[in-house]
Amino acid sequence: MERVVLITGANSGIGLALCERLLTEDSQLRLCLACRNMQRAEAARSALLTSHSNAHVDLLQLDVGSVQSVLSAAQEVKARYNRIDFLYLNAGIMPNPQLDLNAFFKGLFSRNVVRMFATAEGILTQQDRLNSDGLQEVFATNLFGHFLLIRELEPLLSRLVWTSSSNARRSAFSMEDMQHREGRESYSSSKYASDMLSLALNRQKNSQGLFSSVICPGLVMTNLTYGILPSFFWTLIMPVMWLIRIFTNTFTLTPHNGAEALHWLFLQNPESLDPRAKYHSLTSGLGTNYTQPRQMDIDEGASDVLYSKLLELEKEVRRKLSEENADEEMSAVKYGLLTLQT
Ligand SMILES: NC(=O)C1=CN([C@@H]2O[C@H](COP(=O)(O)OP(=O)(O)OC[C@H]3O[C@@H](n4cnc5c(N)ncnc54)[C@H](OP(=O)(O)O)[C@@H]3O)[C@@H](O)[C@H]2O)C=CC1
Ligand SMILES: CC(C)=CCC[C@@H](C)[C@H]1CC[C@H]2C3=C(CC[C@]12C)[C@@]1(C)CCC(=O)[C@@H](C)[C@@H]1CC3
Repeated sequence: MERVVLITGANSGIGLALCERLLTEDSQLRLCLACRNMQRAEAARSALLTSHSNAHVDLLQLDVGSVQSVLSAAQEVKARYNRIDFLYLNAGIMPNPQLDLNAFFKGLFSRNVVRMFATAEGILTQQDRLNSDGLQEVFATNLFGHFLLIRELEPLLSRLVWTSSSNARRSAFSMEDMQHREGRESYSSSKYASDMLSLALNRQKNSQGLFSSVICPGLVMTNLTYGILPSFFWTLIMPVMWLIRIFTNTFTLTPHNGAEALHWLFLQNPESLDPRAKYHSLTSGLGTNYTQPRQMDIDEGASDVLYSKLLELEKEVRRKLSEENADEEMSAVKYGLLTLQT
């Protein structure tokens, strides 16, 4: 039977590389590229069809950062497919990243230098903002939109794979401020939250046949990293990065390498996976790719609390949306009556 794989943020970087790799693995797959920008989605589809001319590649308009868009896209998915074999929750943003050069140079000469290059701990901050749903943009995009999508599609789903990050850090996340309104590490917080949510989903849903995993692609040259430093600078320091790769295998560097763990998980039996592990894409100094599980720093109790808080927020968001829709209908009726009278 034809398998259906839906990938969010599939038009560039790691998501697009994953599409290439999956089509090479199984040319009979039906891929659904869920993207916010249909022009970019079309371009990605054309690129995939150039290398895999008989591939089945569908497009779906989805802005994971918008509640309305997620709900409409979910309706469309339910109308199109009976089931989704794999849902890759890959779309992600890191807006206005700022590199603390002082901390970076200090880190270079500290015992933590390898850790700094692998996780960017202590050297990277972001500036977040509210979106039109009144949610913090990074939380809404990297976590909540995906949560809502899962909730909508649950009966169709069996495997979930989150593109998380080794930048996810417990100390960046606060249960009292899960959207990270206060701090300047919204990316780290949202990725830690996705690790927790994955564990919670496994705890709640494994018995119903739904399995969730998280991966870290390593440091990869994509639009996301070009937002931190310009692409010409990365190209300039590429030899240094190959050198660093000898000491930290987390410098996977290309989207193809970064997609290693995403591809590897596609080939695994879900029962054999560890729900507390993050699966890392790694590349050795000689350029060999492999996947390695590493234990996550997560409490089961806390992950359940996050799950309940997300359910509460979902209720609130849905209520707000239906009130807005009712208001709009009411003004449409009033406007209709007025135009009838005049
Ligand atoms: N690059 C790296 O070093 C690392 C990346 N990651 C994670 O990998 C994932 C993929 O990022 P990467 O490939 O690097 O970067 P890219 O910027 O190339 O890819 C991100 C993708 O997400 C899409 N996207 C962003 N916001 C939305 C939205 N609101 N709705 C729908 N799609 C959206 C982008 O679409 P558009 O083109 O329209 O912007 C794009 O297709 C992210 O989750 C990122 O956090 C994790 C660790 C390291
Ligand atoms: C390589 C040299 C000489 C300089 C680059 C310094 C930093 C820009 C770089 C070091 C560690 C990197 C890193 C990320 C971004 C760029 C760095 C801070 C990430 C935060 C990118 C997104 C992720 O999700 C993480 C896994 C990356 C961790 C390492």
